[in-house]
Amino acid sequence: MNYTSIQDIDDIHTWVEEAKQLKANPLADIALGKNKTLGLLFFNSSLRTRLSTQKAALNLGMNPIVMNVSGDAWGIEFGDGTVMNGNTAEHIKEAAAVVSQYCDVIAVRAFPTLTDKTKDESEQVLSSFVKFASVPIVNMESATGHPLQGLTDALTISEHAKIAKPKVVLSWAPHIKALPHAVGNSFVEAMQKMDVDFVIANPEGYDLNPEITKDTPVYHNQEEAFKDADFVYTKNWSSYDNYGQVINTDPNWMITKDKLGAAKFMHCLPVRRNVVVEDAVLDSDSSLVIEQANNRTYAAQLVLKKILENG
Ligand SMILES: NCCC[C@H](NC(=O)CCC(=O)O)C(=O)O
Ligand SMILES: NC(=O)OP(=O)(O)O
Repeated sequence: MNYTSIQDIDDIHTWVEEAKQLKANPLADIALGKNKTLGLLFFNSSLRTRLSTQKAALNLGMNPIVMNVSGDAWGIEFGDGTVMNGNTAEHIKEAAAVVSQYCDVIAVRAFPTLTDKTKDESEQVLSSFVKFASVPIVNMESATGHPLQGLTDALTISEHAKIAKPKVVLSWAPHIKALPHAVGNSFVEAMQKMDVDFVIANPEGYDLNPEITKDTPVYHNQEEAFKDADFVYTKNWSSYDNYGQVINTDPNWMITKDKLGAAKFMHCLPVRRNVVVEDAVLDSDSSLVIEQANNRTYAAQLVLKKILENG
């Protein structure tokens, strides 16, 4: 099996319960991954994914090997039939086949261009690994999704929910740079599978892909969306309609203690303090961000465990 999207989760409630069991007893399956190698390939920066996915592999007795593809490896060509007389030195056909001989599972991080919507939505890098590798592929954040993060967030909400059907808000917040939609998309897909009252808040012009948000309510008024919220999950993303553009940096969308009220604050990290969210939130008991990052290990461990068990 591959794990490339939240849609690869058959029953999220079962997966969340299984992740809780791994968290309670992380070394229970230490024999499962003996002599199995996990290759982690990074086309982009990472702190949490890089470390928590290795930690997950180690908890299963696997051997992780890591490569920063951008910079350290030869430039990889993804185009079919390309005359390779430019900057790329080897083709994904060879690269994926070669890495498959060294690894039993390959995990890949490859962000979007944010300039070419068609290319980003084709998931060129991730889908090329799926096509040309001969071992299972795990998505460590691709152009359009971050399913290890989405599973983590479902686990964290399940752990901290005080009522049967909590209200969860995904709120856009300002940022100086153009950021991907991947985290937002996977959070939306995860919440649509959970038993939660889920709404999205973002400024006009920042609606996510309607094929992903489907019938989830979208508010352009943050205050209205935050009413009676139990969890506020915050993330910046660039415009989807005006693809990859920053059309609004309105500081009034920053998350403050006042706006949050009694709700818990969530963010995938890294987060820019006092741009996305004020210090008073991150430094308070309302913030779940450190526990979220901890849960990345158990989400990754569950995915790797299922791959080891199912091939
Ligand atoms: N993996 C978690 C988020 C990664 C990325 N954030 C960033 O690029 C933040 C960069 C900055 O703040 O300069 C994103 O939004 O998808
Ligand atoms: N949340 C997350 O994926 O963090 P990194 O980008 O540091 O891996």
